[in-house]
Amino acid sequence: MPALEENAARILPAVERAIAELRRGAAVIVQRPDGQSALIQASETSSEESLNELREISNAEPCLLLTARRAAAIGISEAEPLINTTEVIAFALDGMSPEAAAYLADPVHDPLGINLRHDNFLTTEVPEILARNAVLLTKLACLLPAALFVNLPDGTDKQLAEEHNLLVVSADDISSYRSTAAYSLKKVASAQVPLEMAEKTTVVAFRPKDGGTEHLALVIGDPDPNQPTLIRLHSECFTGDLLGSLRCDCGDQLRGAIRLMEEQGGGILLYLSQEGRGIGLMNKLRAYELQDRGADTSDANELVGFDPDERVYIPAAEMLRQLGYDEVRLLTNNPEKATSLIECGIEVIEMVPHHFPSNGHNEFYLKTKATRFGHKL
Ligand SMILES: Nc1nc2c(ncn2[C@@H]2O[C@H](COP(=O)(O)OP(=O)(O)OP(=O)(O)O)[C@@H](O)[C@H]2O)c(=O)[nH]1
Ligand SMILES: [Zn+2]
Repeated sequence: MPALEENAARILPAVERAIAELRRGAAVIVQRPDGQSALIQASETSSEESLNELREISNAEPCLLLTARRAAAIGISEAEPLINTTEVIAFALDGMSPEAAAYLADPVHDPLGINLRHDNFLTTEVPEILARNAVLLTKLACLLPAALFVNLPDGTDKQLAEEHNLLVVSADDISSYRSTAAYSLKKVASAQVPLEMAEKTTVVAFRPKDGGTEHLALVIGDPDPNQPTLIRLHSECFTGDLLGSLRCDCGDQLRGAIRLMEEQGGGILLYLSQEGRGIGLMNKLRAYELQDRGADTSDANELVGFDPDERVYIPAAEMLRQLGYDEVRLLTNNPEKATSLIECGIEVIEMVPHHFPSNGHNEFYLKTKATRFGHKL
């Protein structure tokens, strides 16, 4: 079996299982080849009971890991001297109620009522790679990006896992999950789906060979793979694409792209499963609550604890390669999409603007895309 396939067969099921464990509120062990390991739980799905279980299993006091973005949002700046990693910050939970700990991670509640004592900042080092990947696993699970974390004594993970029937996942596997999933995408189905706006449309479905996120390609009309092809990378937006939400411009852009491709004789629209700029629908709705209180779309993501844009375009490049289109005219206002495709080896001949007038509700959103994300007007 080639190395990539062999790795994917190990990495994808292992990380998928760990995601399922976190989503159901269970603890998992994250480990490294050098013997370091930690017991973790997702903050969002933890409860007083599961927190106590974590204490009992490890015989230690867990800490709470937040992203630096979330820590900054609750008033702890990255310059804080006791902050021990660049991307993830640890707090001691000692003496804090489970509700208070949950509020620190949950942006929809007001954290101002919680008094962080000086000794809530950890003075001991948290192993950075374990901590970073613990939080990454909560992101991959589309939960709030925060984890309860207990550092385990080196070499104790196997025994603990056996005694308590805990899943063990490698930190390296978590960090390579997204790219491994992208490179192991395979075509699983291809069917003609005549659309109102483009009767000759084929929907091609891709899935990583060993499970994981599925993405779709819409082949519209007769695109010529020997000419630079009109391509749209469209990130999933349940509210805009399906419900016709006026908060964003996604519905207009989706239908506008299909119409334009039909008019120009053909094109490929990739429908990418990365809802809410990669934070998932539940977290996007949380970000909307914060926008209703005055934050813009970029700051709202940060208040939830994410980067303003968490998307990756390796799956898009991989699908284009497999479909045979590696020279593209990219329908977008977002320079980041072009840069990312170029980094993945796709030649972007041209960025074709894709603007729609404001609908009366999304004016500030469109303005923010230009001012905060550098979208071309
Ligand atoms: N987190 C978050 N995501 C949003 C918000 N509004 C829209 N989205 C998501 O943003 C994505 C829309 O991205 P696209 O239209 O593909 O890309 P873009 O960055 O706007 O760039 P263009 O190619 O110029 O359209 C979808 O995944 C939406 O769900 C918001 O307020 N918060
Ligand atoms: Zn949208």
